Amino acid sequence: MALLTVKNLTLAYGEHEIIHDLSFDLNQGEFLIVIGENGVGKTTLVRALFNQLKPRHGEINFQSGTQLGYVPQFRNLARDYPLSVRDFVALNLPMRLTPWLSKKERSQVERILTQTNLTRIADRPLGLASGGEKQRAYLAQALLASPQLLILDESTASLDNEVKYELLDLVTKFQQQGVTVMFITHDWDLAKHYGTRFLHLTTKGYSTGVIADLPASPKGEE
Ligand SMILES: Nc1ncnc2c1ncn2[C@@H]1O[C@H](COP(=O)(O)OP(=O)(O)OP(=O)(O)O)[C@@H](O)[C@H]1O
Repeated sequence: MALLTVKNLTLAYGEHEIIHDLSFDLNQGEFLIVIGENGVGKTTLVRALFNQLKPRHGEINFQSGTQLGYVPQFRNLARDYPLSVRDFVALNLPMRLTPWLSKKERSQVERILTQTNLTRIADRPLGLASGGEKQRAYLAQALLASPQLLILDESTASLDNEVKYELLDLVTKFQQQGVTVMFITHDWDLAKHYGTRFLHLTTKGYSTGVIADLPASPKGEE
């Protein structure tokens, strides 16, 4: 069943058309890789999904009630960021009624910290955490609101190779529990390892299919 349907979508900034006549479905439980070189419009597509950019033509439709989770790159966070890992994650608790946490909210936060292997460093300022830990904190924060669709926007871009795989192994666990994943990347290796389907954006157009049919990297990378 399609969680997201994109139909004949054209996105543009003024006269500059970035995405032209794009159509694809994202089904529940899939791990969709959105891949393409710098500047092909990956971020522009994400902007449109979050309703920050109006389509020039076409439609974006989510199954009703779909909650989106967003995981940005950790490097957008400064070293002097003072909140603890726990407090940072808790910022995304849905529908807070009071400034303090209820018992239920506290246990929700602890559960997600455990699931993302952050319990040990939960009291540490997030600004001082390692890249991988910061990235897991972003993941935990997004997951706290129980999203149906998790969008990872170049979330592995500044991580060491081993840590990239750790992060995506963790994401796969949540996917196996029913969360649909959209992973924006230009890492062909990771794409082949984790994706179920792909959406390949190029300056000339796009292609989509099962991950085994992902075209080779234009740079010849494996
Ligand atoms: N607000 C804007 N106004 C005009 N042009 C823009 C704007 N934002 C992005 N662009 C242009 O749109 C094109 C697509 O940009 P976008 O950021 O979506 O690409 P991307 O695939 O996400 O690239 P990267 O992998 O480098 O993040 C680029 O040529 C960019 O310069």
